Amino acid sequence: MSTVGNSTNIFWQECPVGKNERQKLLNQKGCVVWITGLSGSGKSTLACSLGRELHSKGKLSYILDGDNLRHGLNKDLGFKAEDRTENIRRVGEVAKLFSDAGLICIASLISPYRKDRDACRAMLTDSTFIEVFMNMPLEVCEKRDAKGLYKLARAGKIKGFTGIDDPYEPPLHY
Ligand SMILES: Nc1ncnc2c1ncn2[C@@H]1O[C@H](COP(=O)(O)OS(=O)(=O)O)[C@@H](OP(=O)(O)O)[C@H]1O
Ligand SMILES: Nc1ncnc2c1ncn2[C@@H]1O[C@H](COP(=O)(O)OP(=O)(O)O)[C@@H](O)[C@H]1O
Repeated sequence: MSTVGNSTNIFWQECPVGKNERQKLLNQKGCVVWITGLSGSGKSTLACSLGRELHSKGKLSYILDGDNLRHGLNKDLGFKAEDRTENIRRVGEVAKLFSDAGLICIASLISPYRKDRDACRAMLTDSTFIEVFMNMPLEVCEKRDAKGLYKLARAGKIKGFTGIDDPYEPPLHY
């Protein structure tokens, strides 16, 4: 019996079919590919290409895209630091479940804080966590401005936009 967060008197339920059996069934290893970078750096484009490539090779993958998840699971969250941290924590937990299911989980989120990405890596002890940094200069992302958000941020119409008036912490080693 244990206490986890606000959950008291809880038990871990073991299930008869485990990760190894699922991986054998799928003939692949579950893992998480975590793509981080500024808005417009190409995260979604890379996630989609990778997903398509894996699919064509008969590998089951699933994309967790920040923008998309904010339409459902994370629609209660905004962009202040605590909300971004909670966003990344939740997606890390979902990615962990997908990885445990045997899937190649591709997460593409700005995930601007190093400590939040590190917390996800630490969460995924028994699976592979591959961090991919889209090392694209702000000027390039801003020039692309596919969604027109940089223009709005520069005009002060969006506050706390990553790279403009909100931080992005690149990985320390890349
Ligand atoms: N203030 C602010 N800062 C950054 N991005 C913003 C903001 N407001 C809205 N958007 C849009 O939200 C998308 C990023 O969502 P994420 O969940 O990936 O962000 S985070 O990881 O919690 O920082 C991001 O999508 P991408 O352009 O695909 O990165 C934007 O479309
Ligand atoms: N390697 C690339 N070279 C040139 N343009 C790219 C590249 N990757 C993505 N783009 C373009 O940049 C814009 C932003 O890409 P996107 O994948 O939506 O970024 P993000 O998900 O990081 O916001 C899109 O218009 C996309 O077509």
